[in-house]
Amino acid sequence: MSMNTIGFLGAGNMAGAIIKGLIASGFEAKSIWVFDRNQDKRDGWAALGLSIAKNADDLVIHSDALVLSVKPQGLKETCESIASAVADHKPLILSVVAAIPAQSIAQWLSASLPIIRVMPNTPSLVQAGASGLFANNLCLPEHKAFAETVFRAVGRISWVEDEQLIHSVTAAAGSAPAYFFRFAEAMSKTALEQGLTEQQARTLIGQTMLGAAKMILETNEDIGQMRKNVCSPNGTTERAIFSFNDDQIDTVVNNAMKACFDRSVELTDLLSQ
Ligand SMILES: NC(=O)C1=CN([C@@H]2O[C@H](COP(=O)(O)OP(=O)(O)OC[C@H]3O[C@@H](n4cnc5c(N)ncnc54)[C@H](OP(=O)(O)O)[C@@H]3O)[C@@H](O)[C@H]2O)C=CC1
Ligand SMILES: O=C(O)[C@@H]1CCC=N1
Repeated sequence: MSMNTIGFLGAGNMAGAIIKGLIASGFEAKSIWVFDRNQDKRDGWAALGLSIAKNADDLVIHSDALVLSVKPQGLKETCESIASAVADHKPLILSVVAAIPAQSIAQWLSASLPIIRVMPNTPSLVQAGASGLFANNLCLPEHKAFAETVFRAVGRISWVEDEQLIHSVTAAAGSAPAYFFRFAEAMSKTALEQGLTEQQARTLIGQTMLGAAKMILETNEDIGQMRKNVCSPNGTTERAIFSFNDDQIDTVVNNAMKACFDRSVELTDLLSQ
């Protein structure tokens, strides 16, 4: 099995982040194929040197691995439209689509195929993505190895054995950049009120998030202990942490992640038939 080309069916926000991350990590642009139904997006990718398919079937024909990257609501129709090309060409199917089980994808493609579900996130753009992966039972080690090559090139990965855990990955990683952006938006607003400029706030808050994230990933220190290390007794940080606790931060975060998880389950129920 040779894996030389990867194709993206639907090239919007998520596929775009992966594609740009892959190019930055040294993937040859010409080996990345794209088909998006919007001409402006196709033109944009062509300008970056990618290979542009004439249509979805043409993309399947040129892809050793095919990434399904359309919205969940459009996946059934999209899969049915390429079923015959997939049956002929048999690419490895990688789906980044939220909520849709591998079994539904196989059914809509009318084929028993190796399928790998991936729940990536947009920091893939800067090769700092976090992707959870699940392989169906037809995947061979080389299929998993290929998926690892692609998603390791744009960040860190974690396999899950139980497909249901993709809902949890969505709540913890796929959707989670937005939580941190929301937090940064709130911090920036206050930083401006406290006298910093927008640029100062962006630099200081962004670098602080990056630094805290690097400490989580690169040291073995307990996260709670790292928090405590910033808090001098009766100092400034302690007051901020007391304020978060008074405002029930655990409940706020728990509610948000549960809402995310529950919507993922709901989308599965709504869209997987
Ligand atoms: N955005 C994110 O952070 C993440 C997204 N995902 C998943 O990635 C998938 C894509 O999301 P996202 O990139 O945000 O969505 P976008 O809408 O940005 O991108 C999807 C693109 O696919 C196009 N498209 C739809 N149907 C077809 C088709 N049949 N043939 C060709 N092109 C088509 C869309 O066109 P049009 O606009 O005309 O519909 C659009 O340009 C979703 O399933 C989502 O669950 C997963 C993890 C994170
Ligand atoms: O919001 C969504 O539904 C997608 C899935 C994960 C991130 N974005």
